[in-house]
Amino acid sequence: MATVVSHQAITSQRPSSNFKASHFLKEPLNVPIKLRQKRFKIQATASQAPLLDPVLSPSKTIPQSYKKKSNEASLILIRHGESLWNEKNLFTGCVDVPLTEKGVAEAIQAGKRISNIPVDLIFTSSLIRAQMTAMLAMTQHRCKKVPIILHDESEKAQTWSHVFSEETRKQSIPVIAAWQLNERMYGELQGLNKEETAERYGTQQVHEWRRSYHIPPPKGESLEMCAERAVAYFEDNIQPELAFGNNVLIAAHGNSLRSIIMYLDKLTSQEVTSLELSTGLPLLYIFKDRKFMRRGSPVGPTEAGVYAYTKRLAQYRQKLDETLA
Ligand SMILES: O=C(O)[C@@H](CO)OP(=O)(O)O
Repeated sequence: MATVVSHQAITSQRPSSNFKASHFLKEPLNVPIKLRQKRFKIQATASQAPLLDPVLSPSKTIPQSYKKKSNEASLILIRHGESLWNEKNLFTGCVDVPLTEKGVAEAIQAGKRISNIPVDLIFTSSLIRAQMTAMLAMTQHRCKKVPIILHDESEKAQTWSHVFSEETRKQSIPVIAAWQLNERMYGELQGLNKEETAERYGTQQVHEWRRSYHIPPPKGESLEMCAERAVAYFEDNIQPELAFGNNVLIAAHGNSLRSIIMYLDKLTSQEVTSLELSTGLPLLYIFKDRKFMRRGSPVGPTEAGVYAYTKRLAQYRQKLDETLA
């Protein structure tokens, strides 16, 4: 198994990004992102806030009606636990394979490690291994909130999954599944054994397919192509949540997360080639003043260092301690 984040060039800060002020105050759990954005647009106009289209405009201006929860937020990234095809050493890509028993244990362990870190919103890929990981990890969270997958595939799906209790809604964490966070599509390598493929095509060729930024595997996506959808999704849908002060957990995949980490840490296409992520290992970032600060991987739920990072994290943990005492 590869070790986590072996790249050298980790930058703790990055310049302000082009985030969009698409934000939503206290929306019902079942309102999907697109609708929430649309609704926000209407609210902003109705309240005579600056005529800003928060969906389309890349403006950094925030309308007056838009009140941030906090100027700081946590971002946790988790690569899914070991899958049945990781175990068999097969190229998986977009094939929807579940976790092994070891993968289940890794997800639970990841959950323990982040059990004191706030999570308001969860994003996963549309693949079961990422969704299992997020759900299993959340069984360990000390907040004891219930993660609920939002269904916006049709109007009926939205209506039929509506939650009618405000109290219950408060005890829930919305889970948004997005195909854009899926593993890179591995083309004609999907289902092939990695070792046999290296014997057939040569170690160097297979390494380029697997780790280079620009070179796609046969009929598949290069990391660059994967980044185009994954990072765009992050910028459009996840970064605004962080800017609003929502704490986010993303459960996704080796390569979709490599592309997002490349964006967060401002890695070059050369540097990202040596970035490896272990299965089931959580990575923490703090988003503040439009900058991402990398805070490594919490080794345990009570790791003193994690809570010394920011006052807000320490306060959250203290509140949990008091509530659960
Ligand atoms: O098979 C895959 O989909 C990925 C992740 O398991 O493989 P790689 O290690 O080549 O990124």
